[in-house]
Amino acid sequence: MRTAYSVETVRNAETELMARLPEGALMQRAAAGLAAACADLLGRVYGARVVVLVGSGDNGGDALYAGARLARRGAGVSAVLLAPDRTHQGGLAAFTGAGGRVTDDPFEVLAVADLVLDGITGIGGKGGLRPDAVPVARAARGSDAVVVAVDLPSGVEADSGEVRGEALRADATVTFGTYKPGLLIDPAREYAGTVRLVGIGLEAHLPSVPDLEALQHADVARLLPEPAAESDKYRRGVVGVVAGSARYPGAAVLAVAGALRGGAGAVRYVGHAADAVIARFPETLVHAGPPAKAGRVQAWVVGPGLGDDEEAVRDVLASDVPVLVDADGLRLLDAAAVRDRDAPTLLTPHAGEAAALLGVPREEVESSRLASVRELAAHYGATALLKGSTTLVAGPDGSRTPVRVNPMGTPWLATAGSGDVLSGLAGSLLAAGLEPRDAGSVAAYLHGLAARHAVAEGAPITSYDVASALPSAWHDVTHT
Ligand SMILES: NC(=O)C1=CN([C@@H]2O[C@H](COP(=O)(O)OP(=O)(O)OC[C@H]3O[C@@H](n4cnc5c(N)ncnc54)[C@H](OP(=O)(O)O)[C@@H]3O)[C@@H](O)[C@H]2O)[C@@H](O)CC1
Ligand SMILES: Nc1ncnc2c1ncn2[C@@H]1O[C@H](COP(=O)(O)OP(=O)(O)O)[C@@H](O)[C@H]1O
Ligand SMILES: [K+]
Repeated sequence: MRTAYSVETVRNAETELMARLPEGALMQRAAAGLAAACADLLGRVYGARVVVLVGSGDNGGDALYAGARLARRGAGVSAVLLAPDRTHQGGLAAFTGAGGRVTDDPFEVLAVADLVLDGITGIGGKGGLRPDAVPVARAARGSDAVVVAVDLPSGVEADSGEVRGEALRADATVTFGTYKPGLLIDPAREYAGTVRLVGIGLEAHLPSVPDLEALQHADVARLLPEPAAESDKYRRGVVGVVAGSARYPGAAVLAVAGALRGGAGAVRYVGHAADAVIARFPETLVHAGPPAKAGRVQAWVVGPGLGDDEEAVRDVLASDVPVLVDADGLRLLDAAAVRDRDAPTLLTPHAGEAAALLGVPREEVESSRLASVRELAAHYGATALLKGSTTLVAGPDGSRTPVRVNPMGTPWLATAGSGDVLSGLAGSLLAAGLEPRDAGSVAAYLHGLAARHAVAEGAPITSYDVASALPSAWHDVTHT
């Protein structure tokens, strides 16, 4: 599991740790890791041309100490001081002492640089880059140099992943002690490039519950249901899918396609697209409706392509098993009915649907995903899975449980119907007994991985290809 902590938590841990260490030791650890990462990226340090962009805080200090280390190994290192009277003094002394030069023509050195170290702002940055830094950042990005962000790309919000103004896009980010939420959440994540975590001893001082966590293969493998000798289809769980309409029969087929590959023992389909479902998947148990009369299920999925069947949504929400609500189901949702449920509910909106549920503009959800997913979960007393370029899953109990961020997406998933596959898959995992936060995050992980497998066979991919690649994603996760 990869974990991320907020700035406040990082600063508290730093204070505890610094009290036990000699002055400056932490910054030296950070600078050593940073210089080593730069050396890896450069291949050959001797003779390389490096430019260090230095802001007014400790982020600039890290960059200067790393610059000093590279200068000692024979690189030609120039520093651009963006706030000359507030530059980190110890860092500057080490830098010049090692042969580094302070330049007053940033554009001249940036034009020929092999590597740029972005030490303008780290966890102390607020808002986008300030006007004096903008032309320098643009020249760095416009050069042929590899841009390495120190701790975080300058100009992004560490805690939320928001980008409120201009930020410097990095090819790689070397972050210290722990990931920060912004390194894992779009839009900031896109600015970070490849992220390398450098240990500085902070780990032991961080609390056990992070703000954010990202599953890895081994975590998913542990959570996936596996049939045992005593299993039968009912014990493995039956998932009911209420989806599709005369107008959108395909949504039903895709949701069932996801559900059949999610580990439940059987899929029960209820709705108006039974013929289309059976034609593609004869193994589905179909029922003409209403859901309450369909027979026992261990979890329901309601909503993909459903049209205006409000009664079906109400019927399903009245059940005493876990319910996943997606797409049209979200439009027809009664918040009080969700809050009153005893069994868990999982809501799976994309940004537009989340915006409608929260009564805010879509752009607001897209720019502040973490706050939005938390607010949705709190408001509905449910687990919320916010889809999009970064998929986030938040539980209803606030900061007591970390928000899960999906590391496995691919933009190829932006294709019609892929959300229907995800809802069926997540519902199937709910029926197999996973908790809603696990079901949602495991589904998003497998869904993204399946899309990557499908892309490896040839892109563009369809949603049906994603569903078909789920067994190979499952195998990948459980055999590595
Ligand atoms: N914590 C740890 O464990 C460790 C931390 N370490 C390092 O310290 C870093 C944090 O250092 P930090 O606290 O000095 O803040 P930092 O990121 O340098 O920026 C603050 C300065 O920038 C300025 N500024 C603000 N916004 C701005 C903007 N938009 N555009 C331009 N300027 C802006 C602001 O100025 P002001 O607002 O006062 O004018 C202030 O002076 C951390 O990221 C890591 O690299 C490691 O060495 C070891 C372990
Ligand atoms: N740019 C992107 N990068 C990664 N994943 C994406 C991107 N855009 C969409 N997705 C994923 O694709 C799926 C789309 O679901 P949804 O918006 O419900 O579409 P549909 O209604 O067509 O099924 C979600 O799993 C979402 O996270
Ligand atoms: K930075």
